[in-house]
Amino acid sequence: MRRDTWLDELAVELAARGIGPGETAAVVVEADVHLRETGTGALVAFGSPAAYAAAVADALGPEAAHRPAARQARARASRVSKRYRGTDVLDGVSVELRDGEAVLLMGPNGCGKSTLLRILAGLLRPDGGAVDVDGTIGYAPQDGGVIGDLLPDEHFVLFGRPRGLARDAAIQQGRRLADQLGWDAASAPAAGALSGGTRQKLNVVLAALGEPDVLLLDEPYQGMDRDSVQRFWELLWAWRDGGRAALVVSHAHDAIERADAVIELSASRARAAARTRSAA
Ligand SMILES: Nc1ncnc2c1ncn2[C@@H]1O[C@H](COP(=O)(O)OP(=O)(O)OP(=O)(O)O)[C@@H](O)[C@H]1O
Repeated sequence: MRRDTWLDELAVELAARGIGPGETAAVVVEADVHLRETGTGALVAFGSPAAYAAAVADALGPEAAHRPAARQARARASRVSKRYRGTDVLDGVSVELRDGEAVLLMGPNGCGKSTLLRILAGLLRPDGGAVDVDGTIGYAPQDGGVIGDLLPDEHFVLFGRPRGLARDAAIQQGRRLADQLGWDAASAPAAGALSGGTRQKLNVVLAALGEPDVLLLDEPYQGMDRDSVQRFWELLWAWRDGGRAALVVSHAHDAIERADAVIELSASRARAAARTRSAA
């Protein structure tokens, strides 16, 4: 039996036993990662989907059935793949973002973190797999994302209007978010004249404008000073405490300790995504 078919049947069998969608997704992702890393066939490793689902349901105990997921899954990439010029960048990667969680996405240079973020943001079409997002997305790219000739206030209006913010509300919200990052946007020059770290603050503010349900931030605090990095995390923690989801790409050592969960993209073999720690 093909791995994908086996995993699909496992999801159906878990749901049939009353296991909630969050728990089901976690079990399927874990099984997927295990199969990829060991290279074992699903039937050999776990037996039939029905038998494995029954064993999982037993292990979780009767209260797992119909237990609501601790947090709602807000965005999910399921077995996503992407090739560039015949080379696999992502090969069957699955990740899940839940409300109330600030998740760190890490992995070596070139392993596909930015590609995965762009796919989740709907900016890039995957070659295989599915992306499911329930709500709105705010995305801050690794580079660029701002317009050199425009003032920060003009950015706030430009980005805030399509998200339903009136002109004044967009400026007010943009300035408030900037202030939380320790930046006085009202008196700042055009984006082209901002320092690298300050331009990153503008990028983060633009992603958060209009309070989208999911924040996708690609190396958001590269170039920010230490105080600003602390402020960035405080902003993100307040964000997730407000019940929203966030995925942050970073190579910074402090990020592992500060995030609620860590998803590591492997550079080798199947390029599996392993969720190694959860705040749940
Ligand atoms: N548009 C493109 N055309 C061809 N190859 C691309 C394109 N975009 C990315 N790649 C390649 O895909 C791979 C993954 O790139 P990506 O930017 O997603 O990695 P990353 O994990 O974010 O890297 P880093 O940590 O250096 O930012 C790299 O080998 C990159 O060269």
